[in-house]
Amino acid sequence: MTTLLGIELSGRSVLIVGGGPVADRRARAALDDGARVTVVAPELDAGLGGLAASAKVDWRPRPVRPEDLDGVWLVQAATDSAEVNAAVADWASDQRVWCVNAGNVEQGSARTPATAHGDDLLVGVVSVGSPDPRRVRAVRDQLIVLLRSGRLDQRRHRRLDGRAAGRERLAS
Ligand SMILES: C[C@@]1(CC(=O)O)c2cc3[nH]c(cc4nc(cc5[nH]c(cc(n2)[C@H]1CCC(=O)O)[C@@](C)(CC(=O)O)[C@@H]5CCC(=O)O)C(CC(=O)O)=C4CCC(=O)O)c(CCC(=O)O)c3CC(=O)O
Ligand SMILES: NC(=O)C1=CN([C@@H]2O[C@H](COP(=O)(O)OP(=O)(O)OC[C@H]3O[C@@H](n4cnc5c(N)ncnc54)[C@H](O)[C@@H]3O)[C@@H](O)[C@H]2O)C=CC1
Repeated sequence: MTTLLGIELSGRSVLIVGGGPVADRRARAALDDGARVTVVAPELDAGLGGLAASAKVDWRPRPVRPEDLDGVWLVQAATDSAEVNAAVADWASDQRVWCVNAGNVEQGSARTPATAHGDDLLVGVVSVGSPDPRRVRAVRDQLIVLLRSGRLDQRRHRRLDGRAAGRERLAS
C-alpha cells in the first residue's frame, strides 16, 4: 500500500540513473530539495549536460553498477531500458534504498507525487495502486486553484519555530 511521507533530502545523496528528460526532471527536483545529486549514464541530453558542466551534479559517464547505490538514500531509475531499471530496483531493495522506477511503478518502492506549494505548505498527490500520472497532475492543478483562491483556512496553529503556542491563540 502506498503512503505519503515528507522526507528531508537536504544534504543527502540521490542517485539518478539515466540521462534523458525524465532523469533531468528528477535531478532538478532533487537539487531544488538540496540533495547531493549523482547522475550515472553513458550519455546526457543537453539539459543534464549543462548541470554536469556547471558541476551542479556529479556525472559518472558509464552504465550503472550496483556499487553506485552505496551511501545513497534515494535512487531514480530512469533509463530507457526496462531491464536496467528493474536491476536498479532489485539492487536498491537489497540495500534498503528507496527506489523510484520511472518506467514501472510495481518494481520500485516509491513513486513521485505531483506537487503544489501553497505558501509554506506542500501538497502532494499520488495514485494508490495503479499509476495514472495525468490524473494526479490534473488533481494537483485543481488543488493549486483552491490553495490560491483564499477559500482555505491556512492559519497557523503554532509559532513559526514549530513550537506549540500553548493556550495562546495565534490567529483569532
Ligand atoms: C508511477 C510513476 C513513477 C514515478 O514516480 O516515476 C510514473 C510512471 C509513469 N509515467 C509515465 C508517463 C508520464 N508521466 C508524466 C508526468 C508525471 N509523472 C509523474 C509521476 C509518476 N509517473 C509516478 C506516479 C504517478 C501516480 O501516482 O499515478 C509526475 C506526477 C511527477 C514527476 O514525474 O515529476 C509527473 C507530472 C508532474 C507535474 O506535472 O508536475 C507524463 C506527462 C508529461 O510528461 O507531460 C507522462 C506521459 C503521459 C502519460 O503516459 O500519461 C509512464 C509511461 C511511460 C512510457 O509510456 O514509457 C510511467 C510508467 C508507468 O506507467 O508505470
Ligand atoms: N515517470 C515519468 O514521469 C515518466 C517516465 N517515463 C519512463 O522514464 C524512462 C526514461 O524516459 P526518458 O528520459 O524519456 O528516456 P531517454 O530514452 O530519453 O533516456 C534514456 C537514458 O538512459 C540512459 N541509459 C541507458 N542505459 C543505461 C545504463 N545501463 N545505465 C545508465 N544509463 C543508461 C541513456 O544513456 C539515456 O540517457 C522510460 O522508462 C520511460 O518509460 C517516461 C515519461 C514520463
